[in-house]
Amino acid sequence: MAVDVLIYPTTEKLSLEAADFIVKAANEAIADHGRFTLALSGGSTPRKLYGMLAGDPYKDQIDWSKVEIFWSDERCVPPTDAESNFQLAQEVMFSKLQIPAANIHRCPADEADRDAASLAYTQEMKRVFQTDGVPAFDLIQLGMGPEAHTCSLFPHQASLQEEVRLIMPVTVPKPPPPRLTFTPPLLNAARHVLFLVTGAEKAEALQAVLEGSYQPDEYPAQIVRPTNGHVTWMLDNAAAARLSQKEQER
Ligand SMILES: O=C1O[C@H](COP(=O)(O)O)[C@@H](O)[C@H](O)[C@H]1O
Repeated sequence: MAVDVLIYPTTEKLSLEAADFIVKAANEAIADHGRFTLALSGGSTPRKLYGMLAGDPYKDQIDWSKVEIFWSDERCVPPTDAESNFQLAQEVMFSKLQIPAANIHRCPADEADRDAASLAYTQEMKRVFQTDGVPAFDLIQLGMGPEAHTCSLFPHQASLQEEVRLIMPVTVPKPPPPRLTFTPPLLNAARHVLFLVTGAEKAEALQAVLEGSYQPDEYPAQIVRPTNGHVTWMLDNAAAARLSQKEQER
């Protein structure tokens, strides 16, 4: 697995580079196999990036009719709720783009039966990817929390050991607790994973994830090691403050 660690002075600069990165990945995927399959995260870090993708010059640099969008985790709240990961992207990105509604695959995490919702989202994904196996996303964009959680995979939870389900319900220690999340087998089938991590409160966990020994039960972000894929970490100076290797600093 190839890993790049890129460090930027501000969230603004990081978001600009991430937008360039996504445009390039989209155009390469569309040229190669006719479409771009993208999984988004939630949280606050990607807000600026999503806004940039919906504005000039980026919005016209991607053929959005050829982009299929999923979410790597979702909170079990209505899609209009301020805590909804879908709502964030809808508000700052999709509401401003010409993208066919059929290409936006919202996670039905607000349904009462969370097992059925996980299964339905898995089936929707397999339909779009036309596979009975594990879909390989062109790009999964992820964040990381201060305790090294990613998607809704949190330390010491059974979801970290999941080998069969691709999406599963979890109850996590961060509000809102009930969520649906991608599992390790789905994450690790990706062609490319892009982590966006900002803020001093994540520096300690980030050092453990990138430079410590492999302990994914303690540091869930370590579990993301795509078998045939590439991982790019985009960090701001504050998050990267404790890293000892900063030769790629910009
Ligand atoms: O709860 C979540 O947190 C992570 C990290 O969010 P951030 O605001 O610290 O970037 C996010 O990636 C995930 O999608 C979300 O549900």
